[in-house]
Amino acid sequence: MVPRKTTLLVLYNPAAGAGQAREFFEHELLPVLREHGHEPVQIVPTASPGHAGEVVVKFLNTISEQRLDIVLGSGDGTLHEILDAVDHVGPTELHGRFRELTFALVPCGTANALYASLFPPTPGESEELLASKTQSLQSLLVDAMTTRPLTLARTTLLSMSAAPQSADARTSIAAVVTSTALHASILHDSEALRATHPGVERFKLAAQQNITRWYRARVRLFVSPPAVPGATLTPGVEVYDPVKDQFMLSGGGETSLGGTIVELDGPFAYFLSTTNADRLEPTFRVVPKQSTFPPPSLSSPATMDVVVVRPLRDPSISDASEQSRQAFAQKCMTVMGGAYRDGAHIKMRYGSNGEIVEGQGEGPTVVEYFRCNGWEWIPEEDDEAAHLICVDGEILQIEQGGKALCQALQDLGEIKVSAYA
Ligand SMILES: Nc1ncnc2c1ncn2[C@@H]1O[C@H](COP(=O)(O)OP(=O)(O)OP(=O)(O)O)[C@@H](O)[C@H]1O
Repeated sequence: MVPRKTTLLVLYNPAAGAGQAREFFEHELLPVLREHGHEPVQIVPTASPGHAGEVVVKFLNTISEQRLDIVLGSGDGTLHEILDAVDHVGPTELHGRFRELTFALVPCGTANALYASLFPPTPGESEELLASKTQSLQSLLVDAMTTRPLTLARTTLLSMSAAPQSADARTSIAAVVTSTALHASILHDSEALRATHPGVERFKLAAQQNITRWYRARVRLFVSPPAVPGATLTPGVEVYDPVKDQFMLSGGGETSLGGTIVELDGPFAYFLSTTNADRLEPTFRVVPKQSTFPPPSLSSPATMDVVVVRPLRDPSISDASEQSRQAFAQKCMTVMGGAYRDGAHIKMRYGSNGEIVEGQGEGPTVVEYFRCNGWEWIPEEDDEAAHLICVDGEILQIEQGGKALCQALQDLGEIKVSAYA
């Protein structure tokens, strides 16, 4: 097959991960591109936070083509900055013609969750650095038809009175993960450890600092119309049943003209949603059904997978005392350990004394695993830590009395986003 040639922009973040992107691009990646006859119209090392988004928006304003390919050397955070910047400008201002943004991802960050999800590590895989980092790029170079549409998630921070559509509501776009609770606290605290711990171990250190914390909030999971004609209809809020090994319509859901809603009361230990990604690090497969039972590529409305841990489901926990939180921390560690064992946590249940059993028994599942179109997180006013939201590594703060709304989307306005896969 003849590779399609499109306008090509190369961007890399020299500060991502262990700071090796510049050397890798200059000495290894750019020569490969040129050998294949691709001459990028611009090669930009990012100079500061936010720069990647500015470069892309400025560039889109100068081209008349409908589509752009970006070779992106970074982690998930820089991809997020670009998508967020494009979303804030909107398709009309981008000539109104621009339609398609496709990324060849080169993993130069810390976690590289999206890359690791698209190209999961397999035992015995090539140890060769160039080969392991250029799988998405190879797809651009060799057979540019293999792209995967990316589902996005837009988070809107709402004040007590504001409507979601209000022009001044703060929004942020994720291609990978939107979270609250433990995961948001980890990302918040781990940034301070970046200089001393450039690898994923800083996430483990930050997890230890926060593992006993519970977060007081209410959640509404929802699926809302309208449906796109011809798409696979998303039936309602679904919950994963480990016995049947499939998603079932959630029994607790209310159906109304506005769609279905499932309400969850706190406290929460863990609350995280992903699109596109089944893992947050190469071996931390926390949302495994994103790959073993992926949503249809055109489902309407778009869906995200949501993983929740609520301590009061544990039959041995009846209050939020220090002792209960210490005891539950061990179980949280067991859940996280299950995610590192290829996603084993989604089959864990409580025995009658609160012990965690795997793949048997009839007790409540330790993890609640949902598939839905979006969620609202409404923190209790006096719980400061419950006001943090993580959007692909960016930390947002819900204002007092406010809430966060997160919804999965097929595109940004009319701009389709995809990755070479
Ligand atoms: N020249 C620069 N100097 C300092 N920071 C930069 C520069 N360019 C970009 N950044 C910032 O670097 C941050 C980290 O980038 P990125 O998320 O891509 O890598 P990472 O955090 O190491 O990986 P991951 O998100 O996969 O864990 C981004 O928030 C971005 O704003």
